[in-house]
Amino acid sequence: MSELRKRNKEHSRETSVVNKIDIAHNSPPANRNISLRVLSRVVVISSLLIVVYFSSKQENVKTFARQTEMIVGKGLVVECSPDYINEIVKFDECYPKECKRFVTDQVISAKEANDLLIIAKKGFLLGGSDGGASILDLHSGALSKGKYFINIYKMEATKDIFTDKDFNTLRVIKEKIKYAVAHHFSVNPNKLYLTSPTFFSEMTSKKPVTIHDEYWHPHVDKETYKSFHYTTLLYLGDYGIDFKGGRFVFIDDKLNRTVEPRKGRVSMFTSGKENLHYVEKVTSGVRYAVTVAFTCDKVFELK
Ligand SMILES: O=C(O)CCC(=O)C(=O)O
Ligand SMILES: [Fe+2]
Repeated sequence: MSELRKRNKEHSRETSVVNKIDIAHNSPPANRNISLRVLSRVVVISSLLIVVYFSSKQENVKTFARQTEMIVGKGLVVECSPDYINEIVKFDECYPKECKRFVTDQVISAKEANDLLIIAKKGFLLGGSDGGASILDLHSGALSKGKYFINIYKMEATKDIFTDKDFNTLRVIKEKIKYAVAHHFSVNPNKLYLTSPTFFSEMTSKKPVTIHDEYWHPHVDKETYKSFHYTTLLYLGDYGIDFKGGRFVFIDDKLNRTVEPRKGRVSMFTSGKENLHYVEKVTSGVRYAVTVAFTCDKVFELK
């Protein structure tokens, strides 16, 4: 009897397991349809969110000057920041008609850019930062080397490395850029003075070692370099060909605008808060450029 009860009990345990399995397999089709519908909705909504996220990110960046385009002249007027206006108002005939950015591929020829590139490379061979950004200032002689700066004019071996022709090339190019700034901002070229620092830059994807290597931080030139009123950049290489990454980015309220470096391209802009910017990290190759700055204050003129 007890044997029979035990067998019955076992049988009932087995049956209950089988029943559970049956329930799972035979759940009503309506229930299964609901869970499938919920799952498919989750998949659709998440994909939509991903698409919206990425497209909104892309929409926030607009190419202002493409490397593949030959730009005769392209400008964008921006509202001058009060700081900038309050300062520049003291300087008669150097006050910009409008604050803006302007890009042109017609001021400096490819030959001139190549001549400058040879000068830059010759200079950087004497030094170079341990990190990803080096500068060479041929006015002061400052050159990045390791974690520091050296003065190339104080080194016996390197004193004569640059020829009169090199300095002449540099002078002609700076004059051309100065006249272009005067023309596009409607100011008197005789009231516009080259200022310091005016320098070659070399940027790579190397890991930064000192703060000077971190070229990708957003900044306002007027705050970084007090004497600047007009910043110009002359690019000596091509984005996407000589290097990847390294686009110049203007940060605006709703939209960032990029300038893709192109050999011989000159980008000029008023140096106040209206032109907050940064350079994207270079991801491969080497990016060469020249920063040529102008001031309205004769005290800061670079002779
Ligand atoms: O090289 C560039 O494109 C920009 C460099 C820069 O922002 C600067 O020199 O202040
Ligand atoms: Fe800058």
